[in-house]
Amino acid sequence: MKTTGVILAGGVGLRVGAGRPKQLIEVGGRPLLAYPVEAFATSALLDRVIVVMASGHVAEAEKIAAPYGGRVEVIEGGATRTASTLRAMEATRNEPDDACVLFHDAARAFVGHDVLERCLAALETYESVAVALPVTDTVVAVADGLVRDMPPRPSLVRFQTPQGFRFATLRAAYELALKDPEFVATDDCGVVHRYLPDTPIKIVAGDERLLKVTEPLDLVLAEHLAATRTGSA
Ligand SMILES: Nc1ccn([C@@H]2O[C@H](COP(=O)(O)OP(=O)(O)OP(=O)(O)O)[C@@H](O)[C@H]2O)c(=O)n1
Ligand SMILES: C[C@](O)(CO)[C@H](O)COP(=O)(O)O
Repeated sequence: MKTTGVILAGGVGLRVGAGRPKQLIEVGGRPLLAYPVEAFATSALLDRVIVVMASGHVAEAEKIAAPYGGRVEVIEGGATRTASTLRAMEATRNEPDDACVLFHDAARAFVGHDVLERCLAALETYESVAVALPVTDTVVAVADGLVRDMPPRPSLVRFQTPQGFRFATLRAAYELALKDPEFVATDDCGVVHRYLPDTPIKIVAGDERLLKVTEPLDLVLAEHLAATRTGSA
């Protein structure tokens, strides 16, 4: 099963507010981006690795990828996460429909080989896979400052990444999405779920270490995760 791993690093990190993309902030003595690049580049399960880097910072990503001797391709990202996904899909347009792709947020820097294995095992059977953890808060839908819906907590999970797909499914979902003038998405499984609702999306176990560095406080946790990590495996 040929597999491409895509690290989405096209964001600018407005909420962290470091004045440069958060994936370039030094954590544990290395740029945050170096951690997922190492994990993907050293995974025997991935045939191809692509980093989709924030515009204006491709050279910095290439420097981070350099130790892996051409195994990691760096391309420029788009204005939104979805636009960056589409850039990766364009770069992989010649990959066969039955090949697989894993999309991973660079902001979830401490990705291990174990979660890549779980995703790819699920893709042996399913067309789409999401990594998720249970919610611990009570989550409600609100509108106009009022509670509108309270889904039972045991029915809820929170998505992390990677999210994985057979290319055929991802391409079919995006083809429909791009014809929809109201199309917006915060992740790629959401695109499959919305436009190919009959496609099962398999859930596999996430990991608290897959924290998405989003707010300044997350950098404190990221330092701890960098100091206590046991490698990519
Ligand atoms: N145009 C974009 C925006 C986001 N991402 C990536 O998608 C992941 C999730 O995005 P997020 O954590 O929201 O990052 P930012 O968009 O950088 O954050 P902010 O909204 O605070 O600016 C990140 O790894 C980010 O680099 C991307 O590839 N291209
Ligand atoms: C893909 C994702 O990480 C799943 O939780 C999330 O949707 C990314 O959202 P963001 O707004 O780009 O941070």
